[in-house]
Amino acid sequence: MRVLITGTEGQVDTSVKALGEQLGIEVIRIGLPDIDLSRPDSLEAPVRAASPDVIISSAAYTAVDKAESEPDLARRINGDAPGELARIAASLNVPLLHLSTDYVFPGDKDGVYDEADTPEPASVYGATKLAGERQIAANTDNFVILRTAWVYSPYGNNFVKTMLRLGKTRDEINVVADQHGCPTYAPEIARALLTVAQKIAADPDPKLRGIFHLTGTGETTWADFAETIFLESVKRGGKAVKVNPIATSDYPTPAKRPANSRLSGAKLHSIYGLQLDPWPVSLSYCMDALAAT
Ligand SMILES: NC(=O)C1=CN([C@@H]2O[C@H](COP(=O)(O)OP(=O)(O)OC[C@H]3O[C@@H](n4cnc5c(N)ncnc54)[C@H](OP(=O)(O)O)[C@@H]3O)[C@@H](O)[C@H]2O)C=CC1
Ligand SMILES: Cc1cn([C@H]2C[C@H](O)[C@@H](COP(=O)(O)OP(=O)(O)O[C@H]3O[C@@H](C)C(=O)[C@@H](O)[C@H]3O)O2)c(=O)[nH]c1=O
Ligand SMILES: [Mg+2]
Repeated sequence: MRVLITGTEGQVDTSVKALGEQLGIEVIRIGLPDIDLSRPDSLEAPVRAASPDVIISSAAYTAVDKAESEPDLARRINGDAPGELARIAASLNVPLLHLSTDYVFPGDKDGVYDEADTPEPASVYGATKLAGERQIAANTDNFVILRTAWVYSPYGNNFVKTMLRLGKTRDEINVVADQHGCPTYAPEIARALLTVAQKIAADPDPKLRGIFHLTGTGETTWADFAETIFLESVKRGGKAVKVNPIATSDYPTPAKRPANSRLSGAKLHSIYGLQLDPWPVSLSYCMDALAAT
């Protein structure tokens, strides 16, 4: 199986490439300058040239706050480009796997969000990612959208690396304690993506297609996540840093984040038998990998 994935230095594309090497699956990454998602017409020729069996749409405009002041650019990258990839996938008769986000939800639900809940994004980033989901569904039936959340890894930029970087120069960090969600380890997303890719490349069953939620197991808050990061860091010889829990209102940002973005993984578990590790277990793997670098 030959897998084409968009993005070359991002968290998920790097993880998929690494896992493909372990499993003997050919993974081709394409990104800037060969393709530019802000110019969706740049996609068709390189994608066709790669002749993939499956296309994974991972690259995105992920700067949540900056998106508030660049809505048109974010919409081209997160909305139009996935739609164009879906059109190309349909014309090649191959499945499209795409990553979306917990930020499509408003965050005011009491319980965990499942796939039947109505998205209503509170941010430009969330709205443009929802536009991507809709453009995909309009252009092909042969798709799987995995909505994930709070992605971290040894690669790229993420909350774990930000905390460890800030901790080098500070003894205390204020972190919001009233946003609830679940961290997801990019190498585990890669495993889920390649499992799903192998199944849908071989099986036309419509039940395998559509939208699924995929996050680490369990739930936490950003403050509790940060505290656990520093506890794990201390175990590996890192510096102790105190995390002060604060309210979102005391940490103003351009983009509004959901107070509750917990996603239920029950559908993916029942249809694909996939379930990710409890988030503290995955975090310890990431901390091991970071300590080894
Ligand atoms: N990070 C998170 O917490 C979450 C992410 N997701 C979704 O998961 C997917 C993967 O996320 P993640 O791996 O963290 O993303 P990253 O931000 O780590 O990587 C994004 C990738 O997209 C590329 N990219 C950005 N703009 C363009 C462009 N105009 N043309 C071509 N490539 C471009 C970047 O390239 P370059 O570095 O050169 O700019 C980078 O390789 C995304 O679709 C995201 O929306 C969902 C939930 C949570
Ligand atoms: C750096 C920092 C952040 N925070 C808060 C801000 C925010 O509410 C929360 C997390 O910060 P981040 O900047 O990592 O959050 P953010 O970039 O919004 O993370 C999101 O990225 C996109 C791509 C997604 O799809 C989401 O699932 C989610 O992972 O922590 C603090 O309270 N203190 C701090 O020192
Ligand atoms: Mg961010």
